Amino acid sequence: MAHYQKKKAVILLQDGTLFWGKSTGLEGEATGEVCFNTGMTGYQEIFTDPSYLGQIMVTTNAHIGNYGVKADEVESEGIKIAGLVCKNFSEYKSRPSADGSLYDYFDDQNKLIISDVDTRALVRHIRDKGAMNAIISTNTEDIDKLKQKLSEVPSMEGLELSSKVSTKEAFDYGEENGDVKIAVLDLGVKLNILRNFAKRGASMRVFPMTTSFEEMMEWNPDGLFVTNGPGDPAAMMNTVKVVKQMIDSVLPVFGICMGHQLIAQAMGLSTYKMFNGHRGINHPVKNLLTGKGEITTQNHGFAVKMEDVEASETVELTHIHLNDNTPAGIRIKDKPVFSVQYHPEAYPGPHDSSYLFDDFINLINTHKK
Ligand SMILES: NC(=O)CC[C@H](N)C(=O)O
Repeated sequence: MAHYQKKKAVILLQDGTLFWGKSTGLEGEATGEVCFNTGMTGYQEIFTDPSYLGQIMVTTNAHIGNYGVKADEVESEGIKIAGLVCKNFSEYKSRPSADGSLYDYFDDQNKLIISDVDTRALVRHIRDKGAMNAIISTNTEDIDKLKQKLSEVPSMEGLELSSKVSTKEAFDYGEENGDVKIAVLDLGVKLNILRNFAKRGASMRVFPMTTSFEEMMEWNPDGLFVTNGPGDPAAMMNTVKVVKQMIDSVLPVFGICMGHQLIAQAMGLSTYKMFNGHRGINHPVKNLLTGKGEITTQNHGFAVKMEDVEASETVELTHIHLNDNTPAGIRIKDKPVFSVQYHPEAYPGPHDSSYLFDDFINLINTHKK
């Protein structure tokens, strides 16, 4: 028990509520919007998902850390969450194939974990009161100072964060001379999306978010993809303009999560901040085109306005979230363009929705003929 000091730690919420916990041995402070993920597995993939940039993650699974970390179970090159709040933290790993412990992983990247928090009560509180900012700290003496620091944290609403995680240089991924060429507009891509296209024989070029439409087209792609990403989609007007050009090209376009929200915006629909986002691996969605249900992975705090989808003459609702009837997927009526609010790459999560990658590749192939 070298690190496990069991000193006090705290999470202070924007509405003034305090939840006490224990230090895991890692010391410090972290601020951001507090959110919870109900997935029972896949913590490393969640912590490295760029869409979580700047968020304090509360895990509802009772045990975190017990299976350690593995170099290839990542969605980006490092931890993207601002900090972690959990119930039982294990600094020891019990998986023969693990490369290291979660403790060392966080320690090396200078990130904070606090444990022994009543995460059920905390999640119920956030669920009742809605999304809000929080500060976690192992310096628990001066709560007023924490309140002061918390008051300076910007609201997630209106925040553009993709520029912090988008690639700085374009890079190639997948097959060298694949059957189809997909240009990826990177707003903070999860690697498993690229792995899914690669598995289907695609060549990709991943472009920084500041790339112009013309620059992407110079590569001569067969299809265009808009990625997931952190922050408020309403704060990305420049990117929406590029996405509009992508839609207006004759090429097939696919968008996931942030990509979906930006495609909707480019079609004149608006997005809004949800009272509570969807974050987990068991969210029920109905595919309205086939009538089939899908259990999906989700991670979003914003959504496209349902009234706008219903009122649109050009956009058609293709998928609906069955818990709260929010739009889960759309397509453009007279164009080869579609998008989903959830995560078919499902890392972690069930693979019910992986057909969407096949659909996109098929759409590209049909279009090429
Ligand atoms: N995973 C994502 O792409 C998230 C999109 C956006 N940041 C949201 O929270 O809704």
